[in-house]
Amino acid sequence: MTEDVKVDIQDISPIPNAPKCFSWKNVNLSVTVNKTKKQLLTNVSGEVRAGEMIAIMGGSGAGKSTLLNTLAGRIGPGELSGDILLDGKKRSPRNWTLQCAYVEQDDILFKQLTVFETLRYSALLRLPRTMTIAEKEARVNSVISQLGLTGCKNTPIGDELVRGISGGERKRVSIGIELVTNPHILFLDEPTSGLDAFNAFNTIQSIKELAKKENKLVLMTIHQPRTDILELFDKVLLLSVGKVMWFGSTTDAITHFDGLGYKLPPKTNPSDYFIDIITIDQRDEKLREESLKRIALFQEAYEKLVVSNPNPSTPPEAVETSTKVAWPSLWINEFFIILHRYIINMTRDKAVVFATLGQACVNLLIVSILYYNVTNDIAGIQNRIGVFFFLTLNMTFGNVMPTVNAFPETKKLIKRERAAGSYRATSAYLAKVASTVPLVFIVVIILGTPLYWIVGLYNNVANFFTFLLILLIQALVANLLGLMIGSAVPSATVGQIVTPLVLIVFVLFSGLLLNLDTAPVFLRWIQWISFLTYTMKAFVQNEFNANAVFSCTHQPCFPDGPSVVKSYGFGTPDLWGSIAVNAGLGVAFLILGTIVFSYSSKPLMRLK
Ligand SMILES: Nc1ncnc2c1ncn2[C@@H]1O[C@H](COP(=O)(O)OP(=O)(O)OP(=O)(O)O)[C@@H](O)[C@H]1O
Repeated sequence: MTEDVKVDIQDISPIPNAPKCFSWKNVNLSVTVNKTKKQLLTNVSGEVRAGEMIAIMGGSGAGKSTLLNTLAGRIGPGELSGDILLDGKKRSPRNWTLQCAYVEQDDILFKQLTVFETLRYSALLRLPRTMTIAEKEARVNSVISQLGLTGCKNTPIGDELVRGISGGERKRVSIGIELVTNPHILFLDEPTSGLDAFNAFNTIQSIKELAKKENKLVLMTIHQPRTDILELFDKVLLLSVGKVMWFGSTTDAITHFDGLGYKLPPKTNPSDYFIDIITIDQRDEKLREESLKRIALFQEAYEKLVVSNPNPSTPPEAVETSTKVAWPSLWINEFFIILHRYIINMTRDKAVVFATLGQACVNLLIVSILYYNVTNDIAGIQNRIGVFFFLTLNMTFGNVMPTVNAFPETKKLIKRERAAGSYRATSAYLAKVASTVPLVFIVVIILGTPLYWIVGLYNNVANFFTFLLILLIQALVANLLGLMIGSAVPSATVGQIVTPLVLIVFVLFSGLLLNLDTAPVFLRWIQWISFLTYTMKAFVQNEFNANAVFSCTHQPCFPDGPSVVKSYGFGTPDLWGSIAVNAGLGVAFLILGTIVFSYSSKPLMRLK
């Protein structure tokens, strides 16, 4: 159906005037490392015109990614000078976000979605709200056919368990995600890395055709491309130690180096040869000296060439007028589209679903064996407290750890989508929070319902539902804490180190392992934010406040439930007070998490 809908690509782009030339002149970038200035780029100049595809090439550490990121505006701190201009004008950040696309080296994709679904979500999130869903799907179909993905349109991206699309197709999907909005300028970081020669050629050829057909400006870093790939580039920019060795066509480069005494040997791939002669040879000191001299010669020769053929472009005065563009979708639409994507991806991930449900069943089995039918004596009191502590710990670690592990990867994906101006941070974060609720709810029901009756907790329906509520809030608060930590840490590895420390402190202050009155005064406040404490208090009060009389065959004697609550110091706040404080802590983690996430997923944007 959607195949019949025609979309004019000019209507898609929020910046209607396609640029004709993107240029950079005398770009210098330095950073300070250990109080020493490190020059990463030196006087780098070049340009790409509409319809052209340009390769930035050089040995490892030559500065290719640094240059690409600098030109795309994706750099962190550092001293940057020079002019980076679009049609001779300085760029406006908002326009730039909407005009250019950046395809990262790593393909971070939702593994359970099909190719079509992946691009469809991108279209739903990024295309203007004035377009209908049918028009957005038509755009997706057109990108799919442009990139030669029709054959795998309904194949899942795939993961370690489910075989999905090939590496080349993954790369094209990553490109397609960016192409749906019809960006005028395309940056690609090593789009052929990890691909075999055939896939590498097909990928670059698709991009080349697109650049030509739609007058796009394409700039990419690439590692020693095969001859047939090299021929697809209109120009190459050869870099060594952050300096330009050559900028122009490959044929002219061969003649240029030949003139300097470095003739391309017969039957040699020019890109291999270029890299060989412009890379610092680290094998020994003598070879290093020789290569440095050679690189200095190339730099000097290229500078002379530039001086003798000055670029007539005039220095910039104007700044591109910033176009006021609304977010592509309403907040609420963003929220539901992102939520839908999470839920679909999660429910199809059978391994995760089964592992989570399986874990709940195993926990139920352990508790059933150890705590079956508790008695109304001192042993029964101890066992009840044991069950509550087990559940509290289980819901905490079982929710926080997996979330902290998985979220930094999701954050990378969100950062990429935010860099393209797709949606707001708040909708992305709240959708992530909401997406965790169904599975948490199911686990609580599966574990909590039979457990309550098997253990033989207080036989009253109201107490049973209160028990489930306490368990659910504990699991949700733990999830919110996990998302907050996941938002703050730069990687899953850091998260794995930090999280147990945070949780252990909370556990210590949960009221069972430490007499809070003897804890150092300056640390006692931790008990007020240890949500585990309130869960324990709520569980214990729900069970014991109205509980039956206990037999007093052992000392200490607890004649009734309330005396148990009192002796453990779990009486204040009262049951509903404890539940309310826990819910309040959840809200606090949610607000803090949203703030932290907004900052940590903020894309870099530094335009000269
Ligand atoms: N922020 C930074 N601080 C310090 N050094 C940096 C920084 N960014 C890049 N570098 C250094 O600049 C040099 C160029 O790095 P870059 O990643 O651009 O190289 P590359 O040509 O893309 O290499 P590769 O092909 O191996 O990815 C490297 O020596 C790198 O360590």
